[in-house]
Amino acid sequence: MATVEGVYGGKRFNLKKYTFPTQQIPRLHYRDPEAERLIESGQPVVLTDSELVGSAYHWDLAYLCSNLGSGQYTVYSSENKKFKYYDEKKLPQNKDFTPPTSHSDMTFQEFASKLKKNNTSECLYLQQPLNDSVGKRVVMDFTNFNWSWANEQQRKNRWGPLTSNLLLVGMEGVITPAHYDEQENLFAQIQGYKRFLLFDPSQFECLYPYPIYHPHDRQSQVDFDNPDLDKFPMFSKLKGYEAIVGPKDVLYLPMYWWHQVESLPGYGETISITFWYKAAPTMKVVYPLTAGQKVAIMRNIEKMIAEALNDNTEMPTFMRTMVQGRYT
Ligand SMILES: CC[C@@H](CC(=O)C(=O)O)C(=O)O
Ligand SMILES: [Zn+2]
Repeated sequence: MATVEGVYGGKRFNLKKYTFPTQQIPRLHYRDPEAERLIESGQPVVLTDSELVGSAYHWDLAYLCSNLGSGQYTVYSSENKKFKYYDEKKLPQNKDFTPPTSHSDMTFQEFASKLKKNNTSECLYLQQPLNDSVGKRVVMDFTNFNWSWANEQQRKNRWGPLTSNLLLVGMEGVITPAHYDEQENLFAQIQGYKRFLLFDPSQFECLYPYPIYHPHDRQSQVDFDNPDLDKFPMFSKLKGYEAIVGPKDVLYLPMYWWHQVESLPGYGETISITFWYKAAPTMKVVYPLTAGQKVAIMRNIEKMIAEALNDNTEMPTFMRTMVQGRYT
């Protein structure tokens, strides 16, 4: 594996080298006016000193074992470190789809003891929305997040409601492959280091997402470690950004921005919390449309055509007929 050295936040990292160029995104104090401007304009930025999850900086496996109670947590398992999300609701219409990961529910204590047994060949990734079923000390920590700043960002940027805080506890080396989300995200890192590869929504044509009715909707079809340039030729034109977030960092990850996330090996398990917000309503359409707005339009058209045809096997021919020789 070819590696490249990177310096982020004053720390040196040995990183996997990919075939596409990347440049670092800004790393700014959360009160820096430039940071506010980047968030307002839907540009990613790593924010320092926000204390967004300052009341959780002491979270580690031991503390969470003692304070997350005996509730059940969703733990994903993968044989190859990759955890490509799939939508279970789309499985019935994709009978020949084989999920790349499995998941089971277990207590946090069971999960932590599996992590400690480092002989396990399977890679594990706990991904669980935080709710009030957790222990009272964790609820207290949650209550003491820097909600005044988060709420201020939500208000100033006219984001919709906070939809979920996902607790992520991953083995070192786990990778969430490239995808985009349809929500605004304040991504808070508590323990360990995560490398984000980020791509502007305008790179849609280089990343070839699965069809909208596929369980891997919103995920890239391209294997970053072994890209098939015959099938995905525009991948060779991909240009990206990157950032490494460490403890206490917060990454503002704008809606529709593609991202691949890796828990860097050598720094132990990672603990993160996401703050996902629904999109800001479009008050007035301003031209030219943004790349994100064009993705939203493409998705709506794909959905409408799939519903009208009422038979996904007809989609490829229909879509090709619509553009082949006419818009190509
Ligand atoms: C959901 C898992 C992923 C984060 C991410 O994709 C997001 O917050 O949108 C990661 O950290 O591995
Ligand atoms: Zn994501």
